[in-house]
Order: sequence, then structure tokens, then C-alpha cells
Amino acid sequence: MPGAERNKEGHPRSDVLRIAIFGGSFDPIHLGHLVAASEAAEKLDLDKVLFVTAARPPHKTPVAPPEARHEMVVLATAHDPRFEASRLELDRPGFSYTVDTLRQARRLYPQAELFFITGADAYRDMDGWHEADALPELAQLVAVTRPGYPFSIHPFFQAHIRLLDILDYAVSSTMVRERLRAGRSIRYLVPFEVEGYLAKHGFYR
Ligand SMILES: Nc1ncnc2c1ncn2[C@@H]1O[C@H](COP(=O)(O)OP(=O)(O)OP(=O)(O)O)[C@@H](O)[C@H]1O
Ligand SMILES: O=C(O)c1ccc[n+]([C@@H]2O[C@H](COP(=O)([O-])O)[C@@H](O)[C@H]2O)c1
Repeated sequence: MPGAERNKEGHPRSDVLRIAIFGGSFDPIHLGHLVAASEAAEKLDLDKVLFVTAARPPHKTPVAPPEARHEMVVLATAHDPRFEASRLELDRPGFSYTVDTLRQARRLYPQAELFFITGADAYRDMDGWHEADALPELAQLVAVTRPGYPFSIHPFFQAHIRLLDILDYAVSSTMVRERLRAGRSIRYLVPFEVEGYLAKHGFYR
């Protein structure tokens, strides 16, 4: 097929869109998130990464309100055409269960090949997630490496999860919040726009 678009393996690329859901509390979003999504997009030949802000995460209570966390995700993803900030979980009432998000994504993109990305830490207790057994049928599960979190996956998911070795960037939202609280700089840990947003709105101080 001369001139046809080719994927990383050199095969002609099919028309099927490859879309990944990257869910997170994003409290706030940082460069570790962006590096992880970019590495996954490159290694999996993705067309789109949807950053889905967990409005009401079932397992933790974020510090900043959902709309503010989402606004920072919008700012952080604006410059990369592969990235999109998604309101899926913000516009849905109740806890932000991944299984519901993946079902909704299947309805929105019936023809697409769907992926769900999380870092190594999130997979450790995935067997305890809401309707966990249904997750592998809804999307290809992808775990990216994260410094400080050795892989340990529940046996059920072992067979269903693809592991991606990505660039180590040992930043966390907790670190960003702690540095702000201590009056320290967060430059090069978050995008400039997010740094500006936080300077203006003062969350986490
Ligand atoms: N530095 C990083 N490298 C790789 N993956 C990451 C990194 N930081 C976060 N992730 C992954 O991104 C997703 C969303 O993470 P989340 O929004 O909870 O950020 P966090 O830094 O882990 O937050 P917190 O410190 O508040 O727990 C999770 O799947 C998490 O594993
Ligand atoms: O669906 C669940 O039961 C569930 C339980 C824990 C975490 N998750 C999702 O996992 C993703 C990463 O979570 P976190 O804590 O790293 O922000 C995020 O999209 C969460 O909504 C989902």
C-alpha cells in the first residue's frame, strides 16, 4: 500500500481509532501525568488520550473541587492535539467508577479500540474496584511504570494487563500540594499554565 499511513510496526494503519482513557483525581495534574500519557500514546500508537477527571473518586477525597481540577486538566492538555480533557465523570452523578466510564466510552466510540491507562500504584488494588471483573472486557488495560511503585498485580488482572515501561518522573500530586503548603516552588513539576492557575486561585496553600 504505497503512501498508506503506517503504524510503529510498519504495517498499514487501519481506520479504527485507538483511544485511551486516562483517569485520575488530578489534584492537581502534573508533568508525571503528561509524560505517562505521552509515552503511552507513542508506544501504543494512540490517536487520542482522554484525561478523565475523577469528579468523586470512590477511594479518596480530593482537596480541590472537581471543576477546578478539571480546569487545570484543560489548561495542561490544550497544547497537545493527542490529548483531550473529558467531562465524562464530572457530568455524571454519584461515585466516579471506572466501569461506568468505560461503558460510556464504548457507547460514545462504538468503533474504536479502547484502552484504559493507569500507573503501577493504581493496579495494586484493582481487584477491589467496582465491578472489577467487567473491566478487561470493556478496554485493554495498560499499566505504566511509576518510580517507587514496584509492579504487583492481582492474579486475575495479570493476564489482562499490558505493562509499559516508561520514562521515570517521580512527581506526585501529593508532592505538589506539600510544596505549595510549604511555600516552595512547583516549577517544572506542573505545566506553566497550571502553576499560574494555582498562584491565582490558591488551592493547597
Ligand atoms: N509520576 C507518575 N508516573 C506514572 N504514572 C503516574 C504518575 N503520577 C500519577 N500517575 C498515574 O496517573 C493516574 C492518576 O494519578 P493521580 O491523579 O492520583 O495522581 P497522583 O500523583 O498519584 O496523586 P496523589 O499524590 O494525590 O495520590 C494514576 O493511574 C497514577 O498511577
Ligand atoms: O472504579 C473504581 O472502583 C475505582 C477505584 C479506584 C480508582 N479508580 C480509578 O483509577 C484512576 C486512578 O485513580 P487515582 O486515585 O490515582 O486518581 C481514576 O480514574 C479512578 O477513578 C476507580
